[in-house]
Amino acid sequence: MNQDARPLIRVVAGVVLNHDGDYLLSSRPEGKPYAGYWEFAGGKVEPLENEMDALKREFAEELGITIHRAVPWLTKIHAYEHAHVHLRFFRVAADDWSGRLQAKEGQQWSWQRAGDFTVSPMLPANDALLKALAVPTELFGRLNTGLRGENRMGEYRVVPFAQAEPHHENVWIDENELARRGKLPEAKSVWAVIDEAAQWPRVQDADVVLWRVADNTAAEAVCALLTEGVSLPLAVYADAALMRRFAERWRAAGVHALVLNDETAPV
Ligand SMILES: Nc1nc2c([nH]c(=O)n2[C@H]2C[C@H](O)[C@@H](COP(=O)(O)OP(=O)(O)OP(=O)(O)O)O2)c(=O)[nH]1
Repeated sequence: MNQDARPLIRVVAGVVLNHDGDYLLSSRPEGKPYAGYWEFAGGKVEPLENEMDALKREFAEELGITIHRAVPWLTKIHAYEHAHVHLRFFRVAADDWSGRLQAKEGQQWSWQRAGDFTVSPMLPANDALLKALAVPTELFGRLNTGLRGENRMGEYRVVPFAQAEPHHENVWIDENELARRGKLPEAKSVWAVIDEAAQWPRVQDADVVLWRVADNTAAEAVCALLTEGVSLPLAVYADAALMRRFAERWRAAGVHALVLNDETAPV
């Protein structure tokens, strides 16, 4: 439970990609708390300002670039010594910004590869986010034999925990099984699999949550949860028909990854 009684300060930050699939990080300028720490560019939302306008303003002020479109991603609450912040991160695709990067506040900036960040120190609230960025945004396969995708480091596989061998880095486990075990399996990243919103609060220490969506009702429930804001990456596992119907809405609402269940695809 969050015990911090200080008012929450609304902050927006942009996770901007380039055409090589790298992420833009910048250092905090002198004079601010945590000066020299690395972060995603952004800042406080002003009174009466909406989040998108705040994001556009901050990027223009700090880096001289124009954000045309951004989709919501993760939301975090973090208690710093200097402030209690409500952070909302947006993802900005390579085609959705323009301009020439300039360090307008004397800060540094750097394009970084997810899974292999070389700048430090990072703002403490961002650790889990950086890990989440190494999770591909598109995967496919079958849960019982494993899922496949790709990130900037190469192939990314998720295998059932029950069949995992020591070299498997990413495993998935059903939420019911997780509850029976009482603790997360040892792995570089653990995907907890759920079927309904009621399970969401029970998987908050997983690295990724994979929602197995079987019908329109569950698909709508995913949209509703995303609209509330999620603090860890949510992936959706669905067949081609559901993907066709809902992929755009899930993306616009802030889904991290779409996982195509290709079980019914012709072999
Ligand atoms: N911009 C940004 N802020 C972050 C990130 N992660 C994180 O914990 N924060 C925190 C640090 C700060 O407490 C707060 C952002 O406030 P800020 O001081 O940078 O905001 P600002 O640019 O509007 O500053 P100012 O005009 O008030 O000086 O959010 C991140 O990735 N990006």
